[in-house]
Amino acid sequence: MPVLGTLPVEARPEELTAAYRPGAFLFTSPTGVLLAEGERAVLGSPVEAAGALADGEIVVGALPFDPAAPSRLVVPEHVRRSGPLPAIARPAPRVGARWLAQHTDADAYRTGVRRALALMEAGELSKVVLARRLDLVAAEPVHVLDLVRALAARDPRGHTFAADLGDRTLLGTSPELLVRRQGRIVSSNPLAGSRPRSEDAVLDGRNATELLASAKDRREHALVVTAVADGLAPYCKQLSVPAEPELLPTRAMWHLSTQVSGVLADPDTPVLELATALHPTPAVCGSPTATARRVIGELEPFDRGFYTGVVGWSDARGDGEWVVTIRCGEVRGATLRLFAGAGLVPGSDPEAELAETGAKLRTLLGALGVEESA
Ligand SMILES: C=C(O[C@H]1C=CC=C(C(=O)O)[C@@H]1O)C(=O)O
Repeated sequence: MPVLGTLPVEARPEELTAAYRPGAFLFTSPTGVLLAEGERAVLGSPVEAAGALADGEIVVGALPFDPAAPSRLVVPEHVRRSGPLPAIARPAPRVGARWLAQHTDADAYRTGVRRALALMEAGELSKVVLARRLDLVAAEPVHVLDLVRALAARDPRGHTFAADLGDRTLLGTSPELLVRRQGRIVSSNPLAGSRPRSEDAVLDGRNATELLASAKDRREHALVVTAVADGLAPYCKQLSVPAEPELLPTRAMWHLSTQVSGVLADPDTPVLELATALHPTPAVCGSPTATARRVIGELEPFDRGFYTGVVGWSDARGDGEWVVTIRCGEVRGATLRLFAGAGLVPGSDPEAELAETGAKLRTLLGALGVEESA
């Protein structure tokens, strides 16, 4: 009956990250690195997970975008933890794949954005997040460990994750904390509103300033903050929601960010219950949620699966961390399928939104040393 909070800090963070092997579960965050190995049970839903947690188990894994679809949650055999990775980016290992092909859906994406904007003009919804895919094919199986280590080294303040999905590995570095629970304290870090980073310091600074001043991005952001605050309020006796967003940099992007924190009214509310109450926020779906979900189903020519779901861990006390499954991809043998989306509100421009998804794809493409061609 392991209780995560009481486990000693056992290893150096870099060692733990390097000890990951496909099939295991890795999760890095500002609170530490968690490596879970072996499968004592595979659970298909948060309800099943709640049963295992009530029996004193730890649960790790991923929930899909569609809350009605099967989850991939695991009760591991062993869990090791360490402190957090150093906050400074380190040289990343080279992912030595020879890439043969890239398949982009850029044209279909432009069309989808135009149709979504028309629906918004007709007053059907105020925000929808539309996503696209990029498939890469390598000459040999993708080296998952090198890719995970490169992601963690390049973005040490992000949440790098790798989760086994049975026939493939879900991996990425999410900047967006859906919810963390540490005792009575809950935290969430809704993000929405984005600009690309640039190696040119002047352009980089200009992008950040422009983002902070953008009324369109602030509207897009506010919808997510309101949804998170409304979702947490019934569970909290105190809730702090800053009135103004701040800037959050990742290796590839600038985001508008709000740090929400609260104190639980009932200290027994488990983190997974909070995560399922919040998911999906308008950072990945839209507003109103049900209409946005329907529009996504109609306009996106693929099933999101675990992309824009939730990935993380919970312990038996109810503590844990769950992040939004973005800046991610799925590796299956020699193929790598990447996902990226952008929040659309009235006034969004199809070319700018396409460019934004391209910039978001660079979280993984940068770690691979690959340029996106469209
Ligand atoms: C849906 C994604 O990002 C979301 C999170 C932060 C900023 C976003 C934006 O500005 O559009 C998106 O809502 C993605 O990376 O695929």
